[in-house]
Amino acid sequence: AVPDRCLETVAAFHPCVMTIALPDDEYGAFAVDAPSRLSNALAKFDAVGAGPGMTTGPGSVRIVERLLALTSIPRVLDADAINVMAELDWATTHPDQVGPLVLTPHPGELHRLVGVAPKDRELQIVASETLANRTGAVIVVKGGPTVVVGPDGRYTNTTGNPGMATGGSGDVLTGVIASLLGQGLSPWDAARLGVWIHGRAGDLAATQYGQASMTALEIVHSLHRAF
Ligand SMILES: NC(=O)C1=CN([C@@H]2O[C@H](COP(=O)(O)OP(=O)(O)OC[C@H]3O[C@@H](n4cnc5c(N)ncnc54)[C@H](OP(=O)(O)O)[C@@H]3O)[C@@H](O)[C@H]2O)[C@@H](O)CC1
Ligand SMILES: Nc1ncnc2c1ncn2[C@@H]1O[C@H](COP(=O)(O)OP(=O)(O)O)[C@@H](O)[C@H]1O
Ligand SMILES: [Mg+2]
Repeated sequence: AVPDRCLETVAAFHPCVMTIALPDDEYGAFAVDAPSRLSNALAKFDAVGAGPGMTTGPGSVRIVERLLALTSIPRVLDADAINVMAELDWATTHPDQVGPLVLTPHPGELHRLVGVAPKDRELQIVASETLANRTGAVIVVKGGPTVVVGPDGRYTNTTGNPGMATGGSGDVLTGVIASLLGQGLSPWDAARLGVWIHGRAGDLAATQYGQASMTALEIVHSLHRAF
């Protein structure tokens, strides 16, 4: 589901991608009436992933509010969806029941969400654990290594490499976790398996292309071997 004027670009990316055009604003971002058009479609999905590249404009704020209220559907929220949550002060204003929810912040986004700077990684992880315990959400604390925290504990991932520090690598993870949620895995299982598979695909891409030369697309193209 993309702003109308992005539709042809996204649809042309791969012939198997199915698209939904939502109203856009004068900047080409989601318009404020975008979520009302999304509502009918949302009811039939098994899982939702959102955030990368969506901007934090007024239409995105409305969409994120809608997705946060959609507590019956498993969701993975990343990038600008997390930036919007930070603007909404979600970490202190969240409702009692947030439903099945995975958050995948990088250290900068986590800073905005919980107010702890990236220079103290352990403090960022502890703040994420506190938020996870309070809300029931699973939080993927990205890095080398990535740590997944949730009400069921803390998991430290064993795959991945610095060649993955390139634009779009995290977006790939959002897609992998969304797919696993859609296949019926719990947020805790989808997040842990997702970061492992994603890192393994990154390691396979590095073997083939080298850490300096690999891009996020090579991670995508290595996923089948990782699975
Ligand atoms: N293909 C596309 O179109 C893509 C589009 N995307 C979209 O691009 C937009 C910008 O997103 P972004 O992540 O580039 O910038 P942003 O959120 O301002 O973060 C920078 C801040 O975070 C920090 N920081 C980050 N990593 C860190 C680390 N490991 N360790 C420590 N600090 C770290 C960093 O700190 P600094 O390095 O400056 O010290 C800085 O403060 C956004 O709209 C997104 O949706 C993306 O999803 C990518 C693919
Ligand atoms: N040194 C590293 N070791 C392991 N994984 C890394 C390393 N650097 C980056 N990554 C992984 O790459 C991904 C980067 O995600 P993110 O910062 O959201 O990128 P983007 O928003 O550009 O897609 C994360 O999954 C992170 O764990
Ligand atoms: Mg990201």
